Formats: sequence, structure tokens, C-alpha cells
Amino acid sequence: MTATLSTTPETPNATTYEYVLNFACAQRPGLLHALTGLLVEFEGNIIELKQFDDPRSDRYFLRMHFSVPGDSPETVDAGLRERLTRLETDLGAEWSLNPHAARRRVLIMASKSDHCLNDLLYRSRVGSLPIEIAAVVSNHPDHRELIEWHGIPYFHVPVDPQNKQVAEGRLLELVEEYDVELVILARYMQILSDALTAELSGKAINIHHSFLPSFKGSKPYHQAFERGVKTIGATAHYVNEELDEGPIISQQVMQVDHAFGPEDLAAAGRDSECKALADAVKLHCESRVFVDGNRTIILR
Ligand SMILES: Nc1nc2c(c(=O)[nH]1)N[C@@H](CN(C=O)c1ccc(C(=O)N[C@@H](CCC(=O)O)C(=O)O)cc1)CN2
Repeated sequence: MTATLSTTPETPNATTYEYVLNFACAQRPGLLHALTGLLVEFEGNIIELKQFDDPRSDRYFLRMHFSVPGDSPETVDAGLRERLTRLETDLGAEWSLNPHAARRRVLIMASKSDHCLNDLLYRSRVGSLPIEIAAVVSNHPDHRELIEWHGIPYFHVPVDPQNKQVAEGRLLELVEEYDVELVILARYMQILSDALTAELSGKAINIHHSFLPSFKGSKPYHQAFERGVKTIGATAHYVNEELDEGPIISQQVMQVDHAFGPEDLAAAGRDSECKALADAVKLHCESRVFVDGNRTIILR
């Protein structure tokens, strides 16, 4: 991915490149000075800066959107990475540097329900999500006509207990072939193996149709009905080997009452599922999410 170009008002002919830096390390005095000082070395300009100093873990988290002038994206990129690598060594930091406003290539996985799939298609088409849908994979054939109408490759990959390893191998082939940066489980109802979740660690987001940690696993709306809840919700989280226990990124809730049966709860919950998933995908693609153990820090 190459950085986006822009020109600064002071020097209208200069070419500048915009990046987002994510930086995390143990707290110590002078961190902000070190990072803003690095930018001065590159004659950079801070566009947006958010930071969080966690008093419980003594860890520091920073997200900085900035622009730097340069002759070429390659030169700028190499210079920034070389300097950040030195800072990483000095501070024992973790960091990532991404071109700003780059659309992330995503692969969407769905089973029978298609409300989240449709919502992502719409938000991608109108530009409210910085994603490029590279492919759609489903364990059912149902959505082929819709997806191919959008000009997106559709792969029907059936899954059963006997062929699960082969099916997951096919998914990884597609992730590689389509240069996928994020896998979105949009109501995909198959449990991913430990090996696959490890391979996709930090780059697979699932939407669970309950307000976790309540009602994990299958049929959460039936569980909610049996419990007689007055609020239902949806949770978007990174996928890990523990079913529905990955780090939570975004949640939505809504009020219900005694008149709602399981199917009514499922129908009412669709909008919350779409909104929680879209919010999580946007936060991830804008590099606003830090995973800290089994929690996330979100710098909106
Ligand atoms: N490793 C993970 N895989 C998946 C996760 C996850 O968090 N970790 N989330 C699910 C989605 N999901 C709820 O959001 C979910 C999907 C399926 C089931 C389930 O029990 N399904 C079948 C069993 C299917 C299988 O064995 O693969 C069933 O109903 O018995 C529960 C929750 C996506 N995958």
C-alpha cells in the first residue's frame, strides 16, 4: 500500500504523504516528546493525535495521524520505519505504521443470514467504510447472485465435521490470493479451529448476536428469550480460539419486552448487529484499536 498524497498550504507544490502511527510501550516521562520530536526530524505535521496512559497497566498508547513531505513514498516510508525501529529498540515499544485513508482489503464470510453482509456491501459502496471487499466466502450457495451482481468474487465453501480442515485450507488460500488484510465474520456460523484463529489473530472480526458475555454460543436470542431479558445487544469482537471470548471492539444494545418471542428478538436485533459490526470494522481499518491482553483500547 502506498501513502496518500496531499499538498500543504505553506508550500503548495510540496508533495506530502499521510500516515497513521500506532505506538505502545511501558509508561515513562518524555514519550510524547520523543514521538513529536521524531516528526520534527521529518518536517512533519500532526493532523490528529490521541493517547491513553493506562494507570492500571502503566502502559502508554498513542495514535498519531500525520503528514510528512518527501520525494517519493518509498523514501519517506523507509526513513520513517528506520527511525521508528530505533525508537522501538530504545523504548521496548510495539508500533505499526499505515498509510492514512488506504482502503483495507477485506474478505467477508457469511452463512444463511445476510443482513450484515448487505450492510457491509452498502457501506463499502457509499464509502462510509474504508474497505474494499475482495471476496465473499460462504458455507451456503444462497448469496452468489447478490455478490456477483456487485462484481465481487463468491466462493461457496461447504463445511462439515469431515471436511473442516480442507475448507479452512481453502479459506487461507483465498486470503493469500486476494491479499486480504481483514476477515469479517458477518454472521458466519461455523466455529473456526484453533489453528485458523491463530493464523488470523488480530485480523478476524466476528459479530455475535448478544451483549457479551451474556449468551455465548449458538442461538443467543433463544437464550435471551428463555431468560426474559428487557435488553438485547450485539458484540463485535476479534476472533480467538475461545468461542465468543475474543477482545471486544464495539457493542450495541436495545430495549425489548415480554411481547418479543425469539424470532422477534432476532428481527429487532439485526440493526444492532449491523451497527456494531460496521463500527468495529471502521475502528479497525482506521487503526484506532489496540489489543491489550483480552481487552481493547479504542482511540476514537
Ligand atoms: N474460533 C471461533 N470461531 C467462531 C467464533 C469465535 O468467537 N471463535 N464466533 C462464531 C460465530 N458464532 C457466534 O457469533 C457462533 C457460530 C456457531 C456456533 C455453533 O455452535 N455452531 C454450530 C456448531 C458449528 C461448528 O461446530 O463449527 C452449532 O450450532 O452447533 C456458535 C457461535 C464464528 N466462529
